[in-house]
Amino acid sequence: MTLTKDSVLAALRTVADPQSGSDIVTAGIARGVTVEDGAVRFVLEIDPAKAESYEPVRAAAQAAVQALDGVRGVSAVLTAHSAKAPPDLKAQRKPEPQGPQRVPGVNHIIAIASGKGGVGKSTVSANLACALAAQGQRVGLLDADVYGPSQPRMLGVSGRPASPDGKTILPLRNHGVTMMSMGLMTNEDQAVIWRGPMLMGALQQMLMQVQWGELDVLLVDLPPGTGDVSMTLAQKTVVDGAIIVSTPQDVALLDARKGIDMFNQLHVPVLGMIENMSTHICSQCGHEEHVFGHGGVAAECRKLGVPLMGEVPLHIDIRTTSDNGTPIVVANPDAPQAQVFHDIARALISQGVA
Ligand SMILES: Nc1ncnc2c1ncn2[C@@H]1O[C@H](COP(=O)(O)OP(=O)(O)OP(=O)(O)O)[C@@H](O)[C@H]1O
Repeated sequence: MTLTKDSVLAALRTVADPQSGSDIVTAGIARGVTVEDGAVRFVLEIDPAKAESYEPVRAAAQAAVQALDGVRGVSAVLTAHSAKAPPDLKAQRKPEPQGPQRVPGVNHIIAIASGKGGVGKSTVSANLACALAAQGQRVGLLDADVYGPSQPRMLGVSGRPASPDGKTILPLRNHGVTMMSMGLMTNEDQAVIWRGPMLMGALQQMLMQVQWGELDVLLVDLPPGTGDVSMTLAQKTVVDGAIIVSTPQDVALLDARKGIDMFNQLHVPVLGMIENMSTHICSQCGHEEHVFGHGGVAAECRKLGVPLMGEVPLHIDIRTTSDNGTPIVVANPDAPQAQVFHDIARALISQGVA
């Protein structure tokens, strides 16, 4: 039979451990067996106080191995076992940060959400960002809507963000607002199918790797609904408050309610709701009309116990200015349609959340 570690272990199993009554391999005393060109080495790990009584065991173990075919020499040594557990030599993973983290340099994060698409969440975000900047705040705007990124167009910025060091991303800037859009990381007109984990990774990258600089507030324009992006934002990042944008129709309000529920569950304070497309003001005669109804959001706010932050009229100037890359708050700051955004910005600053 050729000499192997197994044949040595088999020989060692014929030697009894006087302490436990089992053999010295099973008792965990015989350790560190090596076999090299007929030279066998092993140790018997024992309590140093019992060294004397184990000497015959060591001699028996040595003889048992010596008797094997092919053995040229045996080194059997008694060593003191350690009371401490052996060190864990497995590479230690850095502990994952627990709970939501703050974005370095960013004092506040406000999520802007809507239950339903197309209610004007991006228009509200862009105007609010510009209004906060006009009132002296250092403002960032993260467009987290990968499927329909609209902030580059609304803030009139184009081009792809640069990454001079290959690690961090330089954001774009216009109207006093530092802006980054997840949509800018994909090719324009390219259909994107993002899986949940990709979205979460991209959002974290946008928050942590974009050089936002020192900001008083970062607004996050979320995709509509209560999907992965909203959940990830609230779970991974400290969000100081959420604003829900809704039109006054029942169907939009139904979805807005789901958004509020989600933020409540995620322990993000709901700062309030904004009614968009509240009243239509005719640009010709100034006549007011309630195209989508009026007061639905105010009633909902009362029901849910959240503040109504403002009612933004449906006005063609709000659309054309955003489409042209200069939101109404910048294009015509004194227009009545711009006032509501200034009022909301002022309220956010005085509440200490922006
Ligand atoms: N108060 C308003 N008055 C006039 N037009 C508006 C108003 N609010 C939004 N719009 C227009 O409605 C359209 C949809 O608005 P916006 O893109 O802001 O919605 P959204 O909720 O962000 O949509 P999405 O779900 O696609 O992200 C845009 O063309 C915008 O200019």
